[in-house]
Amino acid sequence: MSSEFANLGLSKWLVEALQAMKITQPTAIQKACIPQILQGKDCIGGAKTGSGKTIAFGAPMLTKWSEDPSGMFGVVLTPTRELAMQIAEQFTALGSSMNIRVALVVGGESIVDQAINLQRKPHFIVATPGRLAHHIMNSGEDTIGGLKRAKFLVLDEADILLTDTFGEHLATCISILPPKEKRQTLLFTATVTDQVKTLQNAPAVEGKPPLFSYEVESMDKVAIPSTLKTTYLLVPEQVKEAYLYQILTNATYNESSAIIFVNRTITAEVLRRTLKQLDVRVASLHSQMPQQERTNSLHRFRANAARVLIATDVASRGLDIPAVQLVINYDISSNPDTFIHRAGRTARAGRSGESICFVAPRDVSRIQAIEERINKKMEEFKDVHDTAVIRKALNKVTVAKRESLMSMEKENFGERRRRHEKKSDLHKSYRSN
Ligand SMILES: Nc1ncnc2c1ncn2[C@@H]1O[C@H](COP(=O)(O)OP(=O)(O)OP(=O)(O)O)[C@@H](O)[C@H]1O
Repeated sequence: MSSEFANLGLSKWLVEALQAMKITQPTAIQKACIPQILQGKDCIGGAKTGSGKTIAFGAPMLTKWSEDPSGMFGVVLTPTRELAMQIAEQFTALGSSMNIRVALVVGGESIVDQAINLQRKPHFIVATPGRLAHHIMNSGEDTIGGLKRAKFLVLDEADILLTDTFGEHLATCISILPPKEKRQTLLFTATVTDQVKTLQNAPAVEGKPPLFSYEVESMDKVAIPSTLKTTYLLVPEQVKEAYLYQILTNATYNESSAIIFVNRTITAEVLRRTLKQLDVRVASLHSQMPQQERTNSLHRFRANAARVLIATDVASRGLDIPAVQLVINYDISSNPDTFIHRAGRTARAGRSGESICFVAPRDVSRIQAIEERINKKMEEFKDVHDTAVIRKALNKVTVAKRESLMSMEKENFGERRRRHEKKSDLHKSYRSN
């Protein structure tokens, strides 16, 4: 077979499955990592958002699994439920001709159903650490025994999984797996941190090939895709909603599929309701929504039934929705790496995309930190109307926002929020997995 993927050592059935998905030319990270993982090496893979990291770790694992497709083979851990669902779907689609069994183990879904699925001896488990740890702590050998024979552990979005937020649960998950000498460990992320690199310094294991570490560095050392346009817009705090509405409905963007990132669930809820009142087809995704609503929202957005998704950082990592053309950082995160992941929801797999940062006076230092991190200056966003148009938008938006706040008050949203408010939204959203 002359396919480039076959030349990297992937099985014929998998090359065909990739071909059916129009994936024929390996990306740089795939070219680099697939042969090394097939050789039995642990691997750290760093490459920009949307550059095909999932296949870089998934394809060699599936190839090795298909040589003896019986029993538990690999565990993939990810920080968010929706990303776990996406990866489980990808594995299921790629392995369908081989009757692959993939168990999805995430928070917010039925523990009993998951236990039943685990008892059916899946070949792969795709999980968020909190829920997998729960099963490990509370289930018997028939449910979790297979994990002791896993040949692979993948930490997708490894940098965030290696933070304290996940520490305890991650340790529980790893404790049941074979020791690192007897399994392959694969760490992938768009933002390789020092914590991720510590694996490189681990002492070599006798009889095991040395770890392979690969970071795709482009010529210009810019940490975001070259097809991503990054701009900022100075916006006074009190009129952010009006600017958002104006941009989403102006001639350039009124048909664009957009994700709006905010730092807090309350902001997500206010914006969703306000934009809905203003007839924007909008959905939201944050940690205080029941899982069924989270899943439905994402389905609506993927299917373009909603054109705009208002999200907290539960949506900043890994989600692959090719149609997204615009990402707006309505709030700026204090961590510059978060910008890289948020903006990376657009401009994926060589497509073009745009990111706009709303900058209130207090955000200026955060923008400077982002520019330093991505090694690129942002341009000022120009496509915004004059004061008269904004003032007109402001009137409409103020009325819609007032009604939204009133309905939230009636539904007691504030009370529910206060109960959760002790931790930051990012922390909460991940921990709730
Ligand atoms: N070799 C390829 N050729 C064409 N498309 C590809 C190839 N490899 C992957 N893709 C597609 O590119 C998109 C992005 O891939 P993927 O989600 O794995 O990115 P990623 O690097 O994990 O991004 P992130 O850092 O945001 O998680 C997916 O839609 C995937 O199907």
